[in-house]
Formats: sequence, structure tokens, C-alpha cells
Amino acid sequence: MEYIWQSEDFPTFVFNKSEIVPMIQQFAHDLGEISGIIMGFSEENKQDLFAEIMLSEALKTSEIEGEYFSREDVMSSLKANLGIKDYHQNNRNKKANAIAHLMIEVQNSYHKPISEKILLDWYHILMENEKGINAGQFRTGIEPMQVVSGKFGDFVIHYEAPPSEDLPLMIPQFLKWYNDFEMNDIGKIGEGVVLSALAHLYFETLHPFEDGNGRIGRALAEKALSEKLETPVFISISKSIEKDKNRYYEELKLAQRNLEVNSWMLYFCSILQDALLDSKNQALFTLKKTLFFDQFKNQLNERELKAIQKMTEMGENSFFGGMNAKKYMSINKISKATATRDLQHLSEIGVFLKSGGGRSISYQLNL
Ligand SMILES: Nc1ncnc2c1ncn2[C@@H]1O[C@H](COP(=O)(O)OP(=O)(O)OP(=O)(O)O)[C@@H](O)[C@H]1O
Repeated sequence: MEYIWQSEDFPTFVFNKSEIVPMIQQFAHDLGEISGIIMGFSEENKQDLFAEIMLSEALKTSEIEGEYFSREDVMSSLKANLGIKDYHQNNRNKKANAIAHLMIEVQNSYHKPISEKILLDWYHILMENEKGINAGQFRTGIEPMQVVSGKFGDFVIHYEAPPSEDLPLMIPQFLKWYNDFEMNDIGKIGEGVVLSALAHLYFETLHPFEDGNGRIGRALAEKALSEKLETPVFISISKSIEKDKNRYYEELKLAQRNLEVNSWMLYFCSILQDALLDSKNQALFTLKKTLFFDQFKNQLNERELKAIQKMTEMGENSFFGGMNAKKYMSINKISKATATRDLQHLSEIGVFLKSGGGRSISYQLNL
């Protein structure tokens, strides 16, 4: 046997539960903490946070594939699709629209059993604008479906998926395995974590589509977790994977060769944990931001408010180099004198902390 799908025992994945139980406990603990933080949020803040996390997933799952979209394009699609007021889809980047639409569809279908229709719908959403791809069906080609790297003429084959002709049997088996999945002795959260990890691996093993298997498979991992927890879990798995893509490929490669998948389980649990921590930090930042705006909003003029919103809209520490007079003038399209006056005021009331001197003065938010 070269690959796991060729084994008689496939898909009986074997792993040591006791090794991942502490990770599941930590995950459950952090999940509880986040729920506590979010509980106090206004509906608007909740929606903003969830949109932020979906945005992150949409951007990073595309980046893993080497596709880079602008934050603004994807966010405008997400907000329009979520029906957030004042947002209309004005984004002509069809691929960015597609990935945003997929993210929302995945959250909307978290409670439904997985089916061929759901997978094909997701695929259709993702691929309908791709030329040369039949967006409504699983792969049927006779050429082998291989994961390769390297240059033309010097390819390394990392993996070969089952032939297309086997899929009509293997896909229903996968769907049944997924929908019947149970692991009662590690609690609902544990069950969700394990299903998420194994469903992703199983799906990548089948590689059932011509293209987009990574993106659909990561979407499926998110759905599996939400489904078992019976509520949408807002985490960005792809953001965590993307931090070390090579490790992801290595772990998949290793897991394709042996049904004993301890290393994969440990790896994937660490990805979920990292993604959850990231969501927690984002939630804490939203909280800090709200308290900050509440404290200062009555002392700020429109220009000051606009500049502060700009500095916080992309998350903590994302406004590189802090604020300075030049940036402030350009954000508000105003004269240097007005900018200097506002910056002075913001420092005096304690919104900004000033650093540097002369031409290199910059201002950080005193969050
Ligand atoms: N050795 C491997 N075995 C099985 N699957 C693998 C292996 N290495 C990578 N993969 C999966 O295959 C995906 C690539 O497949 P495909 O090109 O169809 O998907 P994609 O969504 O278009 O690309 P990407 O995953 O890069 O976004 C990877 O993202 C990963 O999920």
C-alpha cells in the first residue's frame, strides 16, 4: 500500500486519544472564555467580529492557494451578503465575491447533514466564474489526480488520489462516515475537534474536485466543528494553517501514508487551538475598542473619529508606523495646520501617545 485509501482498513483512522484530550480540554476552556467575552457585545459588535473572522478565513484560505484579494473587496461582499445595513455589493472582483459567498454559505449550512448537494453547491459557488472548470460536478477525468510541486519537467509527486472512476462509490461512503460520526467518550467539543481533523484529512484524501479541494476541505473542517457544537464557531483555521504552510503539506503527506494518524491529530488540534486564540484576541480587541470609543466619543470631532476608526479597523497593531501629520492630512484631506491642531488635541485628551521627535513624531492609540 502506498496511500491510505488503498488499504483494506480505510477509513479506520487510528490515533491515541489520550494525547489529544489535554488539547481538547484547553480548547473547551478557551471557547468558554470567548463566549463569555462575546456575550456582553452589542449585536453590531458581534456581527462586526464575525465578519472580521470570516474575512480572515476567506483571505487566508485563498492565500494558501496563492490567490491574493484586497480586504476591502472581500469585506464588502461579506457585508452585502450578510445584509449588514448600508452595504451594497459594489465589488466587481468575482473571485473575491465567490470566496466571501462560500464563507457565508458554510456558516448558514452548519446544522445540515453533509450531502453531495451541499458539496456541489459549495463547489459551484467557488468555481462558477473559473474558465475550463465544470462547476457542477465531481471530477471525472481519466488522468491521475496528483498533488505535485516543482517546476515543469521536474515535478515531485506528493500524493495521488483515488481514480475518478472510484469516486461514485467513495463519496457516498465518505458522506455516510461523516454523518454517522460519533465519539461519545470525549464530549461534544472533543467530538467536533476530532471530526473536523479527520473530515479534512478524509476529504483531501478523496480530492473529489478538479480544483479547489483545499478550500472546500478547509470549509468542511469549519463546518464539522460548528455542526457538532450546534452553533457557528467563528475561527479562522486557514489563518493558522497559513502561518506555516509547509508543515500543513508535510503533515498531510505523512497522514496519507499510514492510517495511524497521531501526528496529524496533534497538528490539527494545535491549528484549532491557535485559531481559537486568535479569535479570542480579536474579541478582546473589539471589547477594548468599544470601551475606548465610549470613553472618548463626546470629545472627538468628525475628523478625529474618522482617523481613529481607520487605525482600528484592521485589528490591533495593524496601522503600521502609527499616525503622523502626513497620514492624518491624507485621511481627512485637510491642511497641515488643521492636522497639527487635531493631533495636539488627541494627545492632550489622552487618545494618542506621542513618540519620536521632529520629523519622525508619530502617535499610537492609547488603547
Ligand atoms: N500530500 C497531500 N495529500 C493530500 N492532500 C494534500 C497533500 N498536500 C496538499 N494537499 C491538499 O491539497 C490542496 C490543494 O488541492 P487543490 O489545488 O485542488 O485545492 P485548491 O483549493 O485549489 O488549492 P489550495 O489548497 O492551495 O487552496 C491543499 O491545500 C491541501 O489541502
